[in-house]
Amino acid sequence: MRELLPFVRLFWPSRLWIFWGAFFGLATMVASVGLLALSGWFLSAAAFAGLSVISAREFNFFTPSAGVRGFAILRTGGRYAERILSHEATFRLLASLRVWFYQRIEPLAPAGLLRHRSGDLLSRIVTDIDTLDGLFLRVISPLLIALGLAAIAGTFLWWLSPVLALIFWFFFALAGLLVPLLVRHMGNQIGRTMQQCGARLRTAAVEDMQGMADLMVYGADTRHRARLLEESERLLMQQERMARVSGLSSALMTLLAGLAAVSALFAAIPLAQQSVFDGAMLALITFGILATFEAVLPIPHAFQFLGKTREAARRLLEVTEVEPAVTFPENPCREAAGALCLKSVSFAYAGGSGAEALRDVSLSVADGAKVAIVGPSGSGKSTLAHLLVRFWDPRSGQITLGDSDLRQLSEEQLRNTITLVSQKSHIFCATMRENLLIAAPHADEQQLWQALEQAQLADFVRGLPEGLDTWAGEGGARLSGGQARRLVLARALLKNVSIWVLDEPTEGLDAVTQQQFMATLLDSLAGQTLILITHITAGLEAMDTVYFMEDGQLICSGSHRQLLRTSERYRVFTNCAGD
Ligand SMILES: Nc1ncnc2c1ncn2[C@@H]1O[C@H](COP(=O)(O)OP(=O)(O)OP(=O)(O)O)[C@@H](O)[C@H]1O
Repeated sequence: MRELLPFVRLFWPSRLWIFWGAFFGLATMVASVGLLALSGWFLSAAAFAGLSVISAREFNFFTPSAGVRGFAILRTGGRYAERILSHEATFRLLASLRVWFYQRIEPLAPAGLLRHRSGDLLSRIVTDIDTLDGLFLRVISPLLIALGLAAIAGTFLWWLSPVLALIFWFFFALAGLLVPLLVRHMGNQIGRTMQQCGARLRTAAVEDMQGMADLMVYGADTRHRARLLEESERLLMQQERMARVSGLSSALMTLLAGLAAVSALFAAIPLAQQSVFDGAMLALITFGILATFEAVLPIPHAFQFLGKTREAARRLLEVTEVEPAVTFPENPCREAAGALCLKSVSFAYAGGSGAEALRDVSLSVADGAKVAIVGPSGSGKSTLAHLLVRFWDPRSGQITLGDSDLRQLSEEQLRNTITLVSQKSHIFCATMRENLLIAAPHADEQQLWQALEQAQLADFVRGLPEGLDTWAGEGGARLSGGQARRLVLARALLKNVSIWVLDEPTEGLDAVTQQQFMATLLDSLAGQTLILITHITAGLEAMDTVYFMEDGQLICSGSHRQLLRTSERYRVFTNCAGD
């Protein structure tokens, strides 16, 4: 149960809603029991009174019938209030759970989330949280209501006769504790497996939907459909097993309610015969006890699914308890300007092959300089870019900005100083305008168009039927690779930073557009620092320094012309790259 503790703490801010929800739930149950018990008593007492003409005349029909109506009204009103309050509590919990989860996973991105598939994360944030929010509605609230009712009904029966109260408590405890523990034992593993099967099914379904086009091209869609069906059948099998446990639990609850009523009746008959109370009270006791069992009915169901709830909690904690790959200082340094330097930086990805993606890399980029980092695929260029924006921190060595270690900057300082347009920058399923406004929510029309001009995308957007309000599609599906790249660049250009790290910005552009693009880019970023990561040689002449990397190491540096003269490896590389 330890896995549920962190979530119980989240319930605290909604405690009043929970309390009042449970209070009205209890009031509804008391009214329900009162209604049935009083009706039973009323019918029996009226029947007894009808046997004698004198008693029939004296019998007070009005007070009990008013009581029956009163209980009926109280039950309806109580149920309404209970539903409103408990649903409000549940929705508040749901919202706080989602916000809590999101706040925990945000600092993990991107490093800490790489090992999770997107469908799996989606499943955790939606289904696991939904499962957990039932903890209050299905477990805590019914337990509180059942305890309250056991105290109220038991005290009333004790007043009639202690033996009746003891019988009631005995069967009520069996139904409220023993059956839940039994079905919890039976349903624990099934619930866990159900949650895992459901998560696997959702993850596979999301992945197959995302890769549907490729699956069809390679004729793998039938195989994948069969895999989905298999997962679905596994889930159905668990659901069927759980349904059997539910059936058993319902049967046991009905049996215990019946046994409680019959036992209490047998104990009450001699008391009625001894005139401890009148005969009509037999109906009140029997119907009343039967009605109280309505309060314990949801408990076995909740305990049966406790395994599922615990598995949901475990799956959420599995993500949130991961330490972020980077943390930001509480007392950041004030200065965030100057030259950007890498001093003997080495780095290896956790969970990767173990080989270092960067080995002992040292370089310096002066304030306002334009440098290029060039090298073959897999040489570590993007890794270097990721370290500059602190997606990861170096394993050894140091990165400094002016006199400060990058690790001394607050997240806000860092994001307002250095920006990265990576190869994997995301285009949101929204309009062009909304995609641009992500970087600068208050940018006006003119600024948006200026950024598009700089990214060489303005003509294209102007030609679209809805201009800036054209839908970009899922992941930019309505754009070509080059257009998508320029859109993310235009977005970055809206952010007023001093250091730009652009990872392959000209990828996907034709040679002429590449040249134009580089010219406009250098123009737009005049006076700002640019670190251009590329394996395309267009525009390298305009760079102050070119760093050439291979296999995670810095091989040589200098101007493009110098390197062409002095480095055979650089020459071979640029020739192969199309120079
Ligand atoms: N998240 C990761 N986990 C493990 N290894 C990784 C990860 N990202 C990159 N690598 C590895 O690190 C090495 C350097 O990759 P990197 O992406 O930095 O190369 P690159 O020079 O940018 O290549 P490209 O030009 O193809 O983008 C590669 O061997 C790659 O397999």
